[in-house]
Amino acid sequence: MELTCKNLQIYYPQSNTSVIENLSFSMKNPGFNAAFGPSGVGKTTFARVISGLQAPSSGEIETRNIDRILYTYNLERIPGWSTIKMHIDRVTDSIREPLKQILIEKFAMKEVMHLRFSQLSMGQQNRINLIRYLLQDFDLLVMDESLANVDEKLRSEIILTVKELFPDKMFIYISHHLMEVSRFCNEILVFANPSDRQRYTMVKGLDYKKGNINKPETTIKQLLDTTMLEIMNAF
Ligand SMILES: Nc1ncnc2c1ncn2[C@@H]1O[C@H](COP(=O)(O)OP(=O)(O)OP(=O)(O)O)[C@@H](O)[C@H]1O
Repeated sequence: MELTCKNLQIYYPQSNTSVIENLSFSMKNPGFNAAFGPSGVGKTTFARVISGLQAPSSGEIETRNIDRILYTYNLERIPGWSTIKMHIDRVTDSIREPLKQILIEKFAMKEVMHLRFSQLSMGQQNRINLIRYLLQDFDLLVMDESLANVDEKLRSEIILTVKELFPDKMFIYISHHLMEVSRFCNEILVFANPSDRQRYTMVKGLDYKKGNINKPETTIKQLLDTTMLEIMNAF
């Protein structure tokens, strides 16, 4: 499984500057990867382009063993004329029923499934929206701030659960949480600030998974500090 971008350039017709310039990188293998960088640098634009929702101005995007790419973002809304349980039941293939139950449980949504979307908190809305996508067919899921408004403890639990349940899928996680991205992601594409557009750096994260956190706490802290510093220096 591989996603490769070669000399990607993206600009909006209304603007006279590029949002993305000469971006080349490759992400290999299934797992949790990330796109990280300052606000307004172009992460959403990049995510929409690799998901096929927007065409690049130039450059190439190549995939190997990735046929279906889905993009989900935190402000997405789902229809409000039925309860979220009815909606999720309706869009879920019966073969994924056990997965659905696990996701509802692990995402702490069990108690609110009888409510309508508009009656949920923002964090609950984001969680049910993510569940909806995880129940679809995909090889690569781009999660654009999908866990915004969810507390840190539950976010960690959700990320570890997704990594455990979908070991063969690739994820690109967009988040502003430096420690979270450093701790849980493998390949981290760091965008420098908007005034330095041609600078993109790939940083290796700790890639925590359930059951493989067996290093002493002091070593983990040192590794995490090093990764976070590397990302900050790449800004
Ligand atoms: N439809 C559009 N038309 C013109 N310019 C746009 C459009 N969408 C985004 N931009 C511009 O592209 C730049 C990058 O925006 P983008 O949303 O990709 O950044 P981002 O890194 O995802 O930001 P954030 O972290 O704040 O969500 C911004 O300067 C923004 O104003």
